[in-house]
Amino acid sequence: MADDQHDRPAAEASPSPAAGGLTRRRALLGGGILGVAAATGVGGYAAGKASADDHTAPAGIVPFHGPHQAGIATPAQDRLVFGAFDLQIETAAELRELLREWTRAAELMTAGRPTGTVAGHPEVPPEDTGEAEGLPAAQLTITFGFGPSLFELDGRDRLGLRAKRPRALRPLGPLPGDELDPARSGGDLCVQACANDPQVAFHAIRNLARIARGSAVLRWTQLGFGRTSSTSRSQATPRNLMGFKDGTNNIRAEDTDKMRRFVWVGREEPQAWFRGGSYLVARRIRMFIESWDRDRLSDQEAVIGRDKVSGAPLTGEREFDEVDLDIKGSDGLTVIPPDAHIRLAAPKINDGQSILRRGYSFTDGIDARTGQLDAGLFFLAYQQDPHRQFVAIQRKLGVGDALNEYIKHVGSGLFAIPPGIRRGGYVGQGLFER
Ligand SMILES: C=CC1=C(C)c2cc3[nH]c(cc4nc(cc5[nH]c(cc1n2)c(C)c5CCC(=O)O)C(CCC(=O)O)=C4C)c(C)c3C=C
Ligand SMILES: [Fe+2]
Repeated sequence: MADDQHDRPAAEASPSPAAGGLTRRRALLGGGILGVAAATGVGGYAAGKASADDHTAPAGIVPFHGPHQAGIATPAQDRLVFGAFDLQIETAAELRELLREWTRAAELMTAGRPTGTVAGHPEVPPEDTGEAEGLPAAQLTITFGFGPSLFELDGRDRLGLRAKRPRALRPLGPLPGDELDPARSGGDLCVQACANDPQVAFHAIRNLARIARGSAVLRWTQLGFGRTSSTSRSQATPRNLMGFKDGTNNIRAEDTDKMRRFVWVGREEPQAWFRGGSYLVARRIRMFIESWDRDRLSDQEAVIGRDKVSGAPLTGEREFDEVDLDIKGSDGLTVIPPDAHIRLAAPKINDGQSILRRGYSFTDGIDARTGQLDAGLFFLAYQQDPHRQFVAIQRKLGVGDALNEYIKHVGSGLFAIPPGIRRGGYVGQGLFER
């Protein structure tokens, strides 16, 4: 599977039309989605070149088609709207119809276009809800996923698709420290909409939910602001709500060897239709910000294992200095404490395993019980096998991480992210082919 198509440094955040994005109206004038694609070279990999390196792509548009879905290796945008859906249908044919409709709508929206007429017939509701009219594509990516319950629900082969279930799409199971709210967990389908304009990301989920009416209903949603990871070398490391640089030691899309070993599903997957896909683990992690803010600086740094301002490991001077887990101080103890977050999450003590982190900060008002901020990290991680990777790391963190005093995992989802979509095809198409 070629890795080059979506490993692409789309220009970093250009959130406003003034910054050079193509507006929906201008895209429309440009002759529609096919016209835009033909004129610019944006389009499916089957049709030719469309990649990060394709500088003919209009500013603000991330190509939708490719060997992998966009929104994984794409440089992380600044805003997220995530939706998990429950199905209301009973046959695979109905699911296929929904996925076809969603794909068509996603092709349009990621090209900066509405899903249909905004001002159509006065006697019927508009086809597109309209709030993204005049806004640029804003690097919108729409990434679709399938939950374990799509393939099997309460032991039932609900849609006749059980035999097509990806190998590692088994529930994560209880993990140490979990306090999961079922209302913020699970889902038969998921859609991750990322963009550099929150209204564009919201418009995407809203219109997909509208299109799904009668077939699927939103189970839970999550808004995210301020990416908490870099996924490309073109990006500076952002800070999370604890004030620490987050994403320093993340996998970068440009590291195609690590993407192949840790992110993309390959030949180890018996379900040929799923090769080129990935697995997404989503966790809503509440931060007890008020307690954190009362902790002294040296303790905060010991909890993470890094310097708060520079992001350097406690064993180094600069952000990207190597983390040395063995160096001891004059007291004979390791400089990076035994319970520091970066020690317990390090590949070195996790069988060499890595994950691609792509999370966002969130804040959802006040916790009515305590009067404290309901804020934290909406952790998103892509990987080749969630049990070998996320679960193994989280087992260590859940038991021993010093950070546990300040966080709580309150929501969880696991989704198989199908491979990319060909022009003229639809997401998950291989699921329905023999
Ligand atoms: C199971 C995986 C992980 C969870 C859950 C997780 C939660 C979490 N992390 C931070 C803040 C930081 N994490 C950092 C590094 C880091 N975290 C994980 C995994 C999980 N984090 C990994 C694999 C790594 C990299 C370890 C390494 O190889 O060095 C850092 C340091 C900067 C960086 O490298 O990104 C910070 C800061 C929070 C606040 C949090 C839950 C709320
Ligand atoms: Fe972390």
